[in-house]
Amino acid sequence: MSAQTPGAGTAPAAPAAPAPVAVALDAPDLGTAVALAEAVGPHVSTLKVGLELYLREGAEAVRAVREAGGGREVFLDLKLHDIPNTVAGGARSVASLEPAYLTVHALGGTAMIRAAAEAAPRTKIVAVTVLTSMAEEDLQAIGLAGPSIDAVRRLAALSVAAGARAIVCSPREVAAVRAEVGAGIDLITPGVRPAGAALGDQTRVATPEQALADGADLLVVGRPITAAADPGRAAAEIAAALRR
Ligand SMILES: O=C(O)c1cc(=O)[nH]c(=O)n1[C@@H]1O[C@H](COP(=O)(O)O)[C@@H](O)[C@H]1O
Repeated sequence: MSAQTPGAGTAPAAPAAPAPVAVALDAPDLGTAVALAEAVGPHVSTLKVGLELYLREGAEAVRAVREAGGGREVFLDLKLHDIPNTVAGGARSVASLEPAYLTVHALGGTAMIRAAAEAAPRTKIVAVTVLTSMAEEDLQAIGLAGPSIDAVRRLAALSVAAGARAIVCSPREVAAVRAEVGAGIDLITPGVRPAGAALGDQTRVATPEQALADGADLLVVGRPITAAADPGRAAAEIAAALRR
């Protein structure tokens, strides 16, 4: 929004604060990811490097995306899930890249989450509770005591007690998780879809506006932005909708 300064003509539009959105740069190569980071960087707070990009490009992906995005925070989404000693080693291996966030699966349990937190103290360890692609019947099939809302709350509480400083849950559970863990823990919600957007493999979803209204601190959005004809514009539109 531009401000009018008396006697000084029209002041240049103040750059809007970047929206609390992490764009999932799930791209097949570094060139594509860098182009996406350049396009969305002005509009969003965070850039997410996940398995597709990291397994192909390694640490260079983190450095290149950070630079192309204008220094935005990097969310390294490796979803570590192994014995505590192995996860600690993995977290130590990426700690020097200084990602703002690093994901582990909450299902790895207390000792594993604690090991990750101790190995990368300058990074917020994010515990992923129940994947947003999973429906109630998927939880039953793997024998996870549900319904999903109960499993998510239980895993969130366990994770925070073990040293996680952020939680991933679906936007449908974010209000319940906030009630469970209180303030001071970042609640991160993938499974975010603007009204009418294709769900793809996501099942527990909500709109960006609803996720924010329910208390999410950071919204993860991938394909609705990265598969758009103009990703920069798609990111700007979501950012504008969140500001309203
Ligand atoms: O940890 C995550 O970021 C994550 C957890 C989860 O439960 N669900 C989930 O979709 N994600 C990630 O969020 C992104 C969602 O992408 P889109 O479905 O394309 O918006 C992907 O990069 C997923 O890996």
